Amino acid sequence: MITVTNAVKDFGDFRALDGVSLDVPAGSLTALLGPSGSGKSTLLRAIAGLELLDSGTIEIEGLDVTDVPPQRRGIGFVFQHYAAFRHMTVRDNVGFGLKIRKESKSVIRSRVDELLDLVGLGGLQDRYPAQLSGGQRQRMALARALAIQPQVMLLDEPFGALDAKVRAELREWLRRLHDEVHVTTILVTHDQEEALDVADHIAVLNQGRLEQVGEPTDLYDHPANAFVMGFLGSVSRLGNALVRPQHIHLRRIDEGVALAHTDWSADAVTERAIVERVTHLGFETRIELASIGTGEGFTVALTRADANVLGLSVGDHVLATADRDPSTASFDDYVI
Ligand SMILES: Nc1ncnc2c1ncn2[C@@H]1O[C@H](COP(=O)(O)OP(=O)(O)OP(=O)(O)O)[C@@H](O)[C@H]1O
Repeated sequence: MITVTNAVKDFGDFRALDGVSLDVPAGSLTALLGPSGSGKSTLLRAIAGLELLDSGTIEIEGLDVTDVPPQRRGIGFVFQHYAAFRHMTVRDNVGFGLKIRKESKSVIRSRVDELLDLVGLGGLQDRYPAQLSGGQRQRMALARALAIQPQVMLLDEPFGALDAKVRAELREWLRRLHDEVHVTTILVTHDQEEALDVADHIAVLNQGRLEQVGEPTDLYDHPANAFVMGFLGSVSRLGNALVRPQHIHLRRIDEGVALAHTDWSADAVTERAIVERVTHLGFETRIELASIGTGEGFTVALTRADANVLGLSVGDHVLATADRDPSTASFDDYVI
């Protein structure tokens, strides 16, 4: 367990961390998610000891490490651009931390072989970093960080510099690796899809403050506020509410029918709207609409089958309705 309590960090007169308190469960893979500049890296670096807090405390496994230097915190750190020793083989790079700790040659050799198999680089021991792909280099970085058997792994956008396909592969690989080694891991990312894909806990940061922390489905289904809702998944503004595009139902209406433009009751929000665009995206159909009352645009996501039944085309008039879900206690927070 990592416990951060009331962490404050100022850079000059800019407050990068503004009283962050966070528990990271032992053995979890927790993502720190937030927009650029929200303080994710600062928080990670503070946990690593690379940044000293102005106030607040950090505990790792019950031990107050606030004033403990980085090398004595039992931490493995992987950055976006891994600084490999270019003149050393993969074997020597991965074994470096063990050599510093004066482990015997045979221990280093067997541990490095084991780790390289674990990260899928078995057989590449004698290559040099320049002879690896970007994805392989990041996996080598993970192996090197794991070599010292850290209590905690801190990953700062470890796949950020790689292309989308390799990124997606490495995410899946990281998930599986974590299932095997169970080291408490914190991953910094600004990519909500990456966080939802990989993490079992997500902490959402915004302007140096923690907005919400919880399991991915919890955050998605019960976001604490409009920021979290908008950051984790798509959002449409329907009338006076923010709702998921797939939670809006459409009913075709006759253009001439006399109906109120809107109905924002306690149970549901209804807007009369006109279809502006229909896009088929695989199994999903996205309908872009404009409210007749306010002119404001919003998007609805339908399954292809439902869209076919409705058979909507540009210019059609519809009633768009979303339930105010009573189980979502904080729904009123979304009302603008
Ligand atoms: N050493 C520093 N000196 C001055 N300001 C800093 C320093 N380090 C970070 N900051 C500022 O603190 C804020 C938070 O930075 P941080 O790197 O933690 O954000 P982030 O959420 O990780 O963003 P990104 O996703 O862009 O890396 C930013 O506005 C940044 O400019």
